[in-house]
Amino acid sequence: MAPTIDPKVPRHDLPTPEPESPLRSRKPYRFSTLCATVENPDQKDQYGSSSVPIYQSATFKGVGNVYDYSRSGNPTRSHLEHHIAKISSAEHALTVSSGMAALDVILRILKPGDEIIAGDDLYGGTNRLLTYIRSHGGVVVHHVDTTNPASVLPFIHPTKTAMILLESPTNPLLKIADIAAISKDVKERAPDAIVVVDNTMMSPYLQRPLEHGADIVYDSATKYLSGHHDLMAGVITCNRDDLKKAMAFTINSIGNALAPNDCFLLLRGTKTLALRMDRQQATSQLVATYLHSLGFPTHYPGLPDHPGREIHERIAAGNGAVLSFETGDKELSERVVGAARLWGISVSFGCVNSLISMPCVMSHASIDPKLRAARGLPEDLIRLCVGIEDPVDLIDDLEHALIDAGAIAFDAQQNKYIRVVPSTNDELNAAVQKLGLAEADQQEWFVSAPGKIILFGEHAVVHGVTAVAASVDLRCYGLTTPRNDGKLSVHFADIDNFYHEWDIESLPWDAVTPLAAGEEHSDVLDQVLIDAICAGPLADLGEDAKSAKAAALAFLYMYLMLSHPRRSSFNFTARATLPVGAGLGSSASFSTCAATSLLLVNRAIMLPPPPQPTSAPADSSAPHVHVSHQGRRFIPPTTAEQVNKWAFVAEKVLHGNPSGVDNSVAVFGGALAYTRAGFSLGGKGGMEPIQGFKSLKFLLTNSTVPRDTKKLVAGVGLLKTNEPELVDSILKSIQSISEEARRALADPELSRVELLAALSALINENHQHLVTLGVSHPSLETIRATTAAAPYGLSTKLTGAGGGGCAVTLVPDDFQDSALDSLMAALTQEKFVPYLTSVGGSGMGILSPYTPPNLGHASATVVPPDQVTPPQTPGVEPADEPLGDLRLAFEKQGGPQLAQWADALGRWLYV
Ligand SMILES: Nc1ncnc2c1ncn2[C@@H]1O[C@H](COP(=O)(O)OP(=O)(O)OP(=O)(O)O)[C@@H](O)[C@H]1O
Ligand SMILES: C[C@@](O)(CCO)CC(=O)[O-]
Repeated sequence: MAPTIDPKVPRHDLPTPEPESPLRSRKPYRFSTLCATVENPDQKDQYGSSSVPIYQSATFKGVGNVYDYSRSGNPTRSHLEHHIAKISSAEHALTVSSGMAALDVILRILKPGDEIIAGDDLYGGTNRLLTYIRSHGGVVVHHVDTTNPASVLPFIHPTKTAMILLESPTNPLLKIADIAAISKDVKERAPDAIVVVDNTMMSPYLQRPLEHGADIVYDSATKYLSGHHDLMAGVITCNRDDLKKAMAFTINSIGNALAPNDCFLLLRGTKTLALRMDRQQATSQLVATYLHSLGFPTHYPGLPDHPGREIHERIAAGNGAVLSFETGDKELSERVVGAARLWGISVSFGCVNSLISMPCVMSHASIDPKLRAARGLPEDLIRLCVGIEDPVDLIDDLEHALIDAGAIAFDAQQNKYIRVVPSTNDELNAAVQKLGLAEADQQEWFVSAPGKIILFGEHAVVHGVTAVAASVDLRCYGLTTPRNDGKLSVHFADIDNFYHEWDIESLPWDAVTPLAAGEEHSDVLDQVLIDAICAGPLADLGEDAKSAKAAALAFLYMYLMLSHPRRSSFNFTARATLPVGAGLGSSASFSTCAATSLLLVNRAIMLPPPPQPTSAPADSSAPHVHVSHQGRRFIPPTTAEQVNKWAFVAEKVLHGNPSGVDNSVAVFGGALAYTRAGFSLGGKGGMEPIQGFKSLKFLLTNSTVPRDTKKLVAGVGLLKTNEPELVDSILKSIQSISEEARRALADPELSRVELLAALSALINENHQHLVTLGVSHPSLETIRATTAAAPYGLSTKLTGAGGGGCAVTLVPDDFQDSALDSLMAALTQEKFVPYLTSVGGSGMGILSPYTPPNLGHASATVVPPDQVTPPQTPGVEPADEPLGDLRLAFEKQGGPQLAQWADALGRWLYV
């Protein structure tokens, strides 16, 4: 049964430009040479043009009567069709407007009552068209497992079977059909039946089914033949004149032939087919081997255990550049797809750029889910379509996506990344699944984020100036507790103990434009959604609840965007040790807590699993992740970035026009120089950590004068519009101040005394600029005067948005404790609230759902999933109320003890 044909050598007997030699006969050109040499000896160009001209003409004046109307024939298309026939070893080629148009033309050969036997793992579009002709054309369609030729036999009827439709390898499971064996079986049992092969996955370079008994072959030329995703086209090849005539008649009748411009582009694309394919499939082999070695079920004919590999090797000359793999969990796969950067999320394949997709959600979504399940198409399947990028970059990007999604994790013992299997009973993985995947909305998540001081650059940072900022030791905390009553509630303990709940179904879901997998929130807020929230769930909140309403709007906005379509039912409680609305970034720390909680509940982020403990606690050579698990920096930067993006979205809802500095500090912690992207003054946008800031001592004084950042920022914006020269010169000066401060902080030559003196001078200077911008307040000037007066002589500036709120005073190292006490007393006397703070601490934190590792006892690393939140709440009586223990205890906490209480709950994992 095995054909004697060598798949690597195309057979063709069409005229080709093979040079004649009187001295010795030449071998036929090989494939890539055929691709590159577009020449039809029967259709020589009158000027000898190197590239086939585009005959952009609908009509022809009948010269030679070859062409009259481009629907029926066009010289550019003739060149293309000759070329396609040549590289496909075919007598005839026809080109139409898409791959589906090609199938449509082929299916029109059928008559009502005819029967088709088709594969059961077909492209969704093929399936859709077959369903259509079944219901509208009276054609009977049998879907069978074509990977087993024997399963085709019972369906072959000597007269009724009119067509067999095969794909090999199939898309997306890469199943192999023995085209040669099935063609032979069909010809023996139903001689009139036509064997049709969709060859798109292979292209004529790797597989030429006409050589194996097929009657008609079609390709979506949108894929490999053109190679650049810049056109749609379909090609049909065959050897039989009668079939060609019938299909040419259809094309002429319905008018779906390929347009001249697209013919030109396709012709150009085919020249590099072999070159592209060689690179793409070499990289595919590397990617498939990488995934396979991690333990993911991977589908690629180049893998040693791929079913049907020998058949494929016999029929085809390569394995192509599409592969797929399973993670074991649909949401996990969605996160992998969403986390990829270089791999573009897109349907289709065959392009020079690499693509990633989930067939069940994208290309095969048109197949009924039950049918998908019946046909064994895993919902978690990820398809990779490999392009020509550098394989190292592609694998690196994929690895990052797998790590970010939690599909692989570093194993300290093996010193390598290993797959996290969501569905095994392994104790560790079961806990991870419970926490991060399966029931994330059924557990409590406790999170926190710090406030900040801006030492230099507030307001100016909105307009592109670099700000110097650091986290403070005051934080906002957020707790989600599951509800099972279809309701969503928020409790803002710091804002008049505000509590509100909504029926989830009553929320304005219709106004939500869901983000596609991996799509990021746009730079601008969705005003339709904001209006719908204000007119719906928040309509009954008046001006007196302005602050809570703003926070609820930010929360609901993210909930609706992130919970579509999960619609989890839970309560979110927020409370802070930070003064709300005092310029210390309370809104950003609230936004960060809300964003983190919502991402966790919606499984859009998950914690990496805890690594296996190494043998000794003092193992200084333990890798980073292991050390992280000992307490602190455990949350990967990519997860932090994701949180930061959503915290910025919430800040936009609360603020109008935030620069992003506050949420960046709330998420990343430490001290940093932050420049807003897309604005010019601070050079290119981004953030850089600043060393040396942490050692500084600051006094924060809350004027207790309420103010609204949104209004203050808008006020500066207005001033900039009205007095651009004044504001621009202030912005330039503040930029120099920030730069000077960074230089001073990084200068090893500068003595401590000199550094503090330099910073003090810059503080005064920056404050004066803020006065000119109109954002100071008499209370702030009083605080400045009090701290500057003898005997203190300290430098103070407003921090944050100003207009009241807080002032920050730099306290030199040698400043006497007694002087500090008396200064604080003096400020308190004036009804201000002074507070000594340390800066540069941790950013966003999540209370670890893992038990502290009992090193040396691997089995003790994971708590039973039902104990992931602390079993005992220090200092709080066990609750009788229906609220969870933790929520009750949290809501009872007040003021300064909150931080201590939260710390004592367990291990916090930080960015
Ligand atoms: N703990 C909290 N609970 C609920 N909402 C909060 C909380 N903290 C802040 N917010 C929201 O943020 C708003 C305060 O934001 P605003 O930007 O005016 O102050 P800030 O962030 O402290 O100041 P700055 O932006 O100058 O640092 C509040 O009105 C409320 O809507
Ligand atoms: C006033 C401002 O510069 C800081 C608020 O803390 C606003 C911002 O940067 O978003």
